[in-house]
Formats: sequence, structure tokens, C-alpha cells
Amino acid sequence: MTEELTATIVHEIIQKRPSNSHKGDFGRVLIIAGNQQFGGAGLMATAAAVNAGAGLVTLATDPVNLTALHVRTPEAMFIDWHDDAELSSAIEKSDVILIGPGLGTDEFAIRLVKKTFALAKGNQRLVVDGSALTVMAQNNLVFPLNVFSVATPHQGEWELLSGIKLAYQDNMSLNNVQRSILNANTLVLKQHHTIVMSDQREFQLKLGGPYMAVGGMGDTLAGIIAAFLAQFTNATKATEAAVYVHSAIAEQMAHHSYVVKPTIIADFLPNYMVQIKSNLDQE
Ligand SMILES: NC(=O)C1=CN([C@@H]2O[C@H](COP(=O)(O)OP(=O)(O)OC[C@H]3O[C@@H](n4cnc5c(N)ncnc54)[C@H](OP(=O)(O)O)[C@@H]3O)[C@@H](O)[C@H]2O)[C@@H](O)CC1
Ligand SMILES: Nc1ncnc2c1ncn2[C@@H]1O[C@H](COP(=O)(O)OP(=O)(O)O)[C@@H](O)[C@H]1O
Ligand SMILES: [Mg+2]
Repeated sequence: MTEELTATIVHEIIQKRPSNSHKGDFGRVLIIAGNQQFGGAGLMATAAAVNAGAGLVTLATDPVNLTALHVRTPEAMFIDWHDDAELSSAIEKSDVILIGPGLGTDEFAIRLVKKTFALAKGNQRLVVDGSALTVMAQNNLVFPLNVFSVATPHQGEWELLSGIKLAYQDNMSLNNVQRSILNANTLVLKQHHTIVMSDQREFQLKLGGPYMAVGGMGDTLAGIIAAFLAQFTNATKATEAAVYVHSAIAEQMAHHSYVVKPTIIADFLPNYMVQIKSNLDQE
């Protein structure tokens, strides 16, 4: 049965930080994103991950994006994604790997997806978004087993992955595809009123609206999901909370903005999260 995704999830997941904690306690996130054409996607995912509280964030991208990365988010580190050894090492050392925003679908992008899926293992968490989902569909790839994985398709990507037109999908077929075709632990099916589906849990968001129909909005969500997976233990609930926070901020901004820019959502994240923490302080 589908339940409504409410603010309860955010209060459950966002925690007070222990006084003696350090950056290593809040996770290493590796984002593999942003080719020469879609560099902005990698930058937006990275800014969102830093602002959503990930301890250490690295963007593996085309070197053309390096200066922009340092200007926009100097907290993040950089890897030239052509450097095979450095990329492999970063994949192996990360707690969370997000691959896909603005990756493109060329031969090099396919290699990156295959490499990531081959190296990801154990307690790592994997988020697959944007072009990486298209690459999966075009090359019949499934998520690696034994890694907690989240797929974040928009409706176009979902139709490519599942081969079923959304109009003909009921929840049972969504669930079957999530498990049998993709192996994904959690499916975030993005749309007006996004659905988050995991084993034995299914929620629908009632927040958000057309003011969110801006390029980069999904890239930003992917960065928030990665950061929450890096910080919070329960991966399913962390993903649900990230989906809620993303649209809750957008809805708040929409009271005074006709269009809500993804970069504004990223900028507002620390402020939103401290409001949740203040509520915890009063409890
Ligand atoms: N600044 C940057 O760097 C940005 C980089 N970006 C990144 O670039 C990459 C390519 O992105 P992309 O937009 O070129 O194609 P992509 O999203 O794969 O769509 C392909 C097909 O799907 C369809 N479709 C799309 N949305 C749909 C929906 N909600 N529901 C239903 N259908 C939908 C769409 O159909 P149409 O628009 O023709 O109706 C089209 O046929 C990707 O990694 C992305 O993350 C973007 O984030 C933008 C900002
Ligand atoms: N009309 C809408 N109502 C609610 N949410 C929307 C609407 N339009 C877009 N969104 C949200 O914006 C995001 C768009 O994701 P996506 O298409 O992947 O963007 P991009 O790849 O350009 O970053 C999703 O989270 C989606 O739910
Ligand atoms: Mg997208």
C-alpha cells in the first residue's frame, strides 16, 4: 500500500551531530558526473552533496569543469576521470558513489558505468541517475549485487529502463521491474508526486510542483540522496528523507519564486536542516 511521505521521515533521519565528530564521520561521497556538454549537472550534484552535509565530497569529471568546480564549491575535491588508477582507488575508498548526472552516453560513459558497477562492493552505497540510467537501459546492465543501490529515473528514463509505458504501469509491475530487471534496492520514480519504492515500503510525495521543472533539479536531488546516504545509517529512510527535503525546500521557495532554481535549493539546505535540528533540541 502506498503511504504519503511526510515530514516525519525528516525528523526521524536528521540527527544532532555529536560534539566530537569530524568530517570522516559524515561520509566520503564520490560523484562521477558532468561531461564537457553537461558540466553543470556534476557541479549541481556536488554543491547539493556538500550542502546536505556529506563530510568529504569528490567530483570525478572532465577536467574542463575543474575551475568552475573550485569557484562554485571549493569544499569539494576533484579527480580527472580519465585517470584510471586514481578513479579506481576513489571508487574503492568511497562510502557512497553517485554516477550519472550529465555523464553522457558515449563509449567512455559506458566504460565509467561498467567500471563503477564492477568495483562497488560491501557496505558501499550506490546512486544511479541521469545518463547512467540511459546507459544501463541501452546496454542491459543491472546493479551490482550486495551493494545498496538507488535508482532515480525521471519518467523518460524509467520507460527506457523498464520498457513499459508509464500509463500502463501499476504498482505491481513497478515493483517487479525494480527487483527483477534492475536489482535496485530503492527506486525513486521522479514525477509530479514522486514515488519512492523499496522492499516492503512505498511512499508517495505530495509536495512540489511545476516550479521545479528546471534542468538540474534531478541532479540536485541525486546529490542530496548521496549525502544523506553518507551520513545516516538507515539507507532506505535516508533516501526517503532526501526526496522529502528536496521538494519541501522547493515548495517553501515557491511562495516567493515563480521558478525555483536547483542551485537555490542547494544553497538553502543547511538552513532547512538546522531548523529540523532546532526542533530536536527542543524535544
Ligand atoms: N546543466 C546541465 O549540465 C544539465 C544536465 N543534464 C543532464 O544531462 C543528461 C541529458 O539530459 P537531457 O535533458 O538532455 O536528457 P534526458 O533527461 O535524458 O531526457 C531524455 C529523454 O527523456 C524525456 N524526458 C525528460 N524528462 C522527462 C520527464 N520528466 N518525463 C518524461 N520524459 C522525460 C525527454 O523527452 P522530451 O523532453 O523530448 O519530452 C527526452 O526524450 C542527463 O544526464 C541529465 O542529468 C540535465 O540535468 C539538464 C541540466
Ligand atoms: N511539475 C512537477 N511537480 C513536482 N516535481 C517536479 C515537477 N517537475 C519536475 N519535478 C521534479 O524535479 C526533478 C526533475 O528531475 P530530472 O528530470 O532528472 O532533472 P535534471 O536531470 O534536469 O536534473 C524531479 O525530482 C521531479 O520530481
Ligand atoms: Mg535527471
